[in-house]
Amino acid sequence: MADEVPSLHAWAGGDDAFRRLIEAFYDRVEQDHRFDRLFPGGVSRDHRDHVVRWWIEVFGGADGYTRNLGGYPAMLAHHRGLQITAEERLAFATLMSLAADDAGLPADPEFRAAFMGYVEWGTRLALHNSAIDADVVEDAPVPHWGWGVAPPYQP
Ligand code: HEM
Repeated sequence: MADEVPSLHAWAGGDDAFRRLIEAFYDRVEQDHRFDRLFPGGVSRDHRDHVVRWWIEVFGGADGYTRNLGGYPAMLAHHRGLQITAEERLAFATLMSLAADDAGLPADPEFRAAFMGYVEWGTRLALHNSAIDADVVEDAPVPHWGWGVAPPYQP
């Protein structure tokens, strides 16, 4: 029914969809020399699993990152001091868009707009927080992303 808008997590296909997304994303990162500095030696199993938990929580699934992995402050700590450049941020966002295709995420414009909205927001925050002496928000909840202005069209 039109007034029952599904979560982005449900629309994407649940936990498995985010597992496929993050695996596809870091597989691309490992093949891309623009990430040699940030991920020397590749992306570990633990890193992949933790980031999957993060994405599931943000998009409306279980709150595993908050419960078991340190929540927002832990995510923040991982980015501090990385000195992410504008080029690295854009490369990250672009590989995310490509990984969504690799993983077979829903391709409807509404879902992809919401998805890339989060990617744009998150990568810009990561860039900001990673600067030396950045003025950061030290604690906050893990964000919960929604559809924004274009929820799925359900007549
Ligand atoms: C939507 C944007 C982003 C999200 C959701 C995100 C998520 C995360 C999370 C959850 C972790 C911690 C994993 C853990 O708990 O073990 C992490 C670590 C990391 N992120 Fe991000 N990230 C984003 C943007 C970026 C960008 C733009 C870059 C660089 C171009 C980046 C580079 C890294 C690196 C290198 C680490 C590992 C640092 C370490 O080894 O401690 N991230 N990210």
